Amino acid sequence: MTDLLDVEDLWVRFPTRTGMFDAVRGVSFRLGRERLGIVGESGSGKSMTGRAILRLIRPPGQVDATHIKLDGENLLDKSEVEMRAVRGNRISMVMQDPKFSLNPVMTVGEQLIEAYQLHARGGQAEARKRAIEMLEAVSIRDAERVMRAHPHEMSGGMGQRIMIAMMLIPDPELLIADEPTSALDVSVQGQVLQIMDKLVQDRGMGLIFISHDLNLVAQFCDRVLIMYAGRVVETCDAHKLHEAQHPYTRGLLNSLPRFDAPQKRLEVLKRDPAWAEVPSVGPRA
Ligand SMILES: Nc1ncnc2c1ncn2[C@@H]1O[C@H](COP(=O)(O)OP(=O)(O)OP(=O)(O)O)[C@@H](O)[C@H]1O
Repeated sequence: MTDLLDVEDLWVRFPTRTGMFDAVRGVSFRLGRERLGIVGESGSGKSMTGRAILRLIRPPGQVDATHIKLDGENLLDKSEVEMRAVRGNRISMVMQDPKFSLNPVMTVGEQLIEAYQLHARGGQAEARKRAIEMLEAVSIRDAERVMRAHPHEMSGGMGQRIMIAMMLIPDPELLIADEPTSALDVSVQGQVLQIMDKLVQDRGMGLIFISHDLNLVAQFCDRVLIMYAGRVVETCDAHKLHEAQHPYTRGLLNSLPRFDAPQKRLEVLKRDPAWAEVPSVGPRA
């Protein structure tokens, strides 16, 4: 069976005053209709990996890979026009803060309807129906009222649900969620995760969940890919994360608070550039 996504030897580079900076260094992984977490500290290359898949790295940034295949089709062979049809249609991306993605001067309804009409031929009534369905799918009860509201009238959690609704309108095969809940408080975070989880189950969608929160990824994903300094240093099943072998992953785990075995002091994560050179642990994701 063809993988939903197959990324082979992905590099993302930026020219800097001191030479080329490799933000992503030879990342390879495959994804089925499952939830794959990408975890790592700030600057480890998680977001650049997500953006590179959608070919959203702007020049002078450069993307190289043997291939980035979606359902067997190499996205690197596509023209910019063809890529526009992939973005938002077959692959959607939810970003950290909905404030930057929603248009402040349009109502939520207008934006959802516009999103639908960009991807489907249906008329106004059909678009409106679909917009309300999507708001309901992300557990917004008073969808009619929300349709008439502007983004600034929404709380962070509502804004993020609306973003997810908008991303789901075209029924994508793959959703890339980049820190989708990190701007939300913990209880709202849980609700948004549950909604995404249900959507993955109900629609058979693939999900790439990017986060710096190891606990969250371990609970929410099927498999985890751990990045350090632009490389995948370890891949494992989420429920086996506590058995992780790589020194960086072990360091991350040991610097987390534990309720079962409280420690007097949390370990401070010491970083070692050589970790990125330690061969990756675990099966190829
Ligand atoms: N335009 C650019 N020029 C040079 N370096 C860049 C550029 N954009 C990103 N980088 C660098 O690429 C590296 C990877 O960035 P990326 O955003 O993927 O990290 P991340 O793991 O997602 O971190 P965060 O959790 O903070 O978003 C970082 O060190 C960043 O400084």
